[in-house]
Amino acid sequence: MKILKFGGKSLSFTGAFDHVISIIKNRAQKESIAVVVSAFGDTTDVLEKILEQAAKQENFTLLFETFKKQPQHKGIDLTHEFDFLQKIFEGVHLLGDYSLKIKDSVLAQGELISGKIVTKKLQEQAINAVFTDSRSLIITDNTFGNAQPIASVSRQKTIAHFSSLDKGTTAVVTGFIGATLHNETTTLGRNGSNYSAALLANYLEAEELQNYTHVDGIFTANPDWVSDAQKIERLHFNEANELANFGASILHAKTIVPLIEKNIPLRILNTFKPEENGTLISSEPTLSGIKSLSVLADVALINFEGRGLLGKAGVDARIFTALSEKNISVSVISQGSSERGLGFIVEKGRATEAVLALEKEFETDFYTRDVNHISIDDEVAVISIIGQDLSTFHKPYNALIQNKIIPILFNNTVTGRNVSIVVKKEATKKALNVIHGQIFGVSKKINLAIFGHGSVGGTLIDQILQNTENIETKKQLKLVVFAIANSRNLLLNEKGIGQEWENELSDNGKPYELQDVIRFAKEHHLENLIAIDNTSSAVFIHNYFPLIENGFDLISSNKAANTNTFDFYRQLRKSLKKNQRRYLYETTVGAGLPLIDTTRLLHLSGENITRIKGVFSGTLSYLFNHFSTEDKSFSTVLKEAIEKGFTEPDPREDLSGNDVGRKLLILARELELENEWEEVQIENLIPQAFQSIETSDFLRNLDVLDAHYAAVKETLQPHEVLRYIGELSGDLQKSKGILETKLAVVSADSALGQLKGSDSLFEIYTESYGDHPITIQGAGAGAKVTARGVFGDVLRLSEKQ
Ligand SMILES: NC(=O)C1=CN([C@@H]2O[C@H](COP(=O)(O)OP(=O)(O)OC[C@H]3O[C@@H](n4cnc5c(N)ncnc54)[C@H](OP(=O)(O)O)[C@@H]3O)[C@@H](O)[C@H]2O)C=CC1
Ligand SMILES: N[C@@H](CC=O)C(=O)O
Repeated sequence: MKILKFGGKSLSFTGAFDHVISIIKNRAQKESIAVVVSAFGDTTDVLEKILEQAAKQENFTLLFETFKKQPQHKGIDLTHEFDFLQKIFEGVHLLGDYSLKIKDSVLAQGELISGKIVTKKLQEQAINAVFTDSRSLIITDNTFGNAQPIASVSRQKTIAHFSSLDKGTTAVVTGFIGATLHNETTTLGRNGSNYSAALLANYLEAEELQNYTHVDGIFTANPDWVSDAQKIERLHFNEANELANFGASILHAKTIVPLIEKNIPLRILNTFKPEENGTLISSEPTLSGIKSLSVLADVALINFEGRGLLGKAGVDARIFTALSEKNISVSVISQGSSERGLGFIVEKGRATEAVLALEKEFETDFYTRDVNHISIDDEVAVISIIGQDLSTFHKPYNALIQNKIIPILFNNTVTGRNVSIVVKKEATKKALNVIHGQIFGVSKKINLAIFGHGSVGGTLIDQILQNTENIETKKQLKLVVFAIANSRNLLLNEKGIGQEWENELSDNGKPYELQDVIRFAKEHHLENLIAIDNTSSAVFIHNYFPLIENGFDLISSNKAANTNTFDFYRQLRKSLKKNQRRYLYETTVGAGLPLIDTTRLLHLSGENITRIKGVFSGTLSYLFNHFSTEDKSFSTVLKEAIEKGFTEPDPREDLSGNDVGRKLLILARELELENEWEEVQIENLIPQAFQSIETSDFLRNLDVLDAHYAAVKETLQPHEVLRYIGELSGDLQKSKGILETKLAVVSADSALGQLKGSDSLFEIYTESYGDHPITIQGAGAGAKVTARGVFGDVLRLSEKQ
């Protein structure tokens, strides 16, 4: 025989009832089954509410009449139940009070009504169904509200009842309720219907207990909180037990015990997808490893501090005795070796009672100041990682720290496999997603906020969106662009902004402040945050600090942060270190070329870099490569460079030499030199008269540069070309180097003279490499290569997140 149990949610509306009937009918025609039913929908709550109203001597009639007229009740003779309830409510109204015994009698009507309806509907379908009031089967003690079954009597009565049924009869048994030896109605407490079903399975030695619920089975985490959660096919009883103890609402420890005792598998099924296999819980061994994450949300952390208790014996015993006298159960405990403090988790609703009990127990210790503090923090939740042992716990733990979620305490089971972490309630969803992503190897979500969507930023967004699937398949990284902003408007979407981002931003973008982005990330519990600065703004860089403080790693193509004052540079590093954030900016020197990484690694590995020299600017490379050898005016070539996207948003940054100066300063600071911007000696290529006019005027009148550069070109000898060069030299072991940019005449045969297109060329001279510098050469500017470089930084950070 199999026991089929249907929960209240499976019976919550008329259509659902019909669904349940069709499942039972189908099964009853094929095999021997018994059915256990809960009260449907919120019946139990409604009955309790009417009882409360009556006890407060308020008018309960309206609510009761509404209850009676529920559509499910139609066509069923419930006169007995309604009359009974009416009498009790009137009595309670008169007395203004009720006992637990009365409450049990009232609540029991929910299951009785449900059982009657299911039986009648089955009979209407020509199924030989008999209504079975479980008060005649499950005999309990008289702990009303949480009665304990008397196994020997209940087993004997249950077996006798089922033996008396004709073959082919389907018993529809009320869950949740029992009766004392004196025939008083009792209820079995939380999860009572599941318990009834498990008891029945045990007494009748059923083949399987099938629990029809409103979910597909047990998941690796609550799918409402973790969208990537996966259904678990099989669980061992022990794992299910841990899950039940730590918050899985469809399981309850006491319902598993009768099944373990008789080795009866439990299958969790979805009433609305009866063809699926659900989750099977049995004694069969399952693959080892982490199975699931569960959450206890309705809890409080009690913090007991007693400085004077150091080394005193029996303190823990006193704490737990005081709690057990109040029947308060403790789930997670953490104690320091000094015994000065003890933190533990209790049910939220019992926290105050727990503190009062402890204050009473330790009253004299308060006077002697041996105990100084007992406090409650009820803004916490417990996340349990079922199947986790300490050998790999560093992975989820590090992921939490990386996401600025600092566990308040954690503990593990010594023999079993379960680690529980107490976190701030507000961080629960984010913590669950972080741990889940880390443990279950499903794609790790990386949430990107992109500031600036011009040539580089816009190209980057397109590159990311075009490669999202590919990266997810190859790297198990799910890149989600949740924010795109320019200097005026912001577009947000926690699920990820798509290919239509430009239209969406112009249609739906809203004026914003940085805090809006930070708040949004918090409100949506977004993990693994990266902010990308693709602006050229010297103002935006001040946003780096709040971003860092709020858990964002940083990437920039913007050179402003690293070329601000050395004090700013140092403060930024300090903040990064303090908040354990990373900052990558590979494209700020040489666009997509690996300049920063190479220089940093050489320096870190102790290689003495003596000089860095080269053509640092893609724009100026293009300009002089073409101008030196082609019969074109300076302004014509300059316009080509602008059109090709090599120049800075303000091309005067290139022509002034500032852009090269910035790159030199960034590299110098990688070598731990403390130069300031003012110390960079820069040759400005813009004639004095045009240096301070409006950008637009300048761009309209580029040809004013032609005469000057034509004259410069005239002075060149055959085989000579112009190159704009940057050089970092001096004693680079000291705190400051010599940083210089200048327009130079070089031989067309030299390495610099042979440069083509917009190629940059960097020569890194070191002690070990002597006169043969490490040379890095390639496209030094352009939106595509730069965006690709920024993308590289995104992947570098994501893999380490
Ligand atoms: N082009 C290249 O080869 C390389 C460029 N870079 C760097 O890349 C960065 C971007 O260059 P590029 O794409 O050409 O520049 P663009 O001018 O094309 O785009 C800049 C973007 O930044 C936005 N922006 C400006 N100020 C702010 C602000 N305060 N807050 C938010 N957004 C802002 C602009 O928005 P709005 O329209 O509202 O002003 C615009 O979307 C620059 O720092 C540049 O130095 C680095 C290496 C190579
Ligand atoms: N304008 C810059 C772009 C890269 O930093 C250049 O031309 O090199």
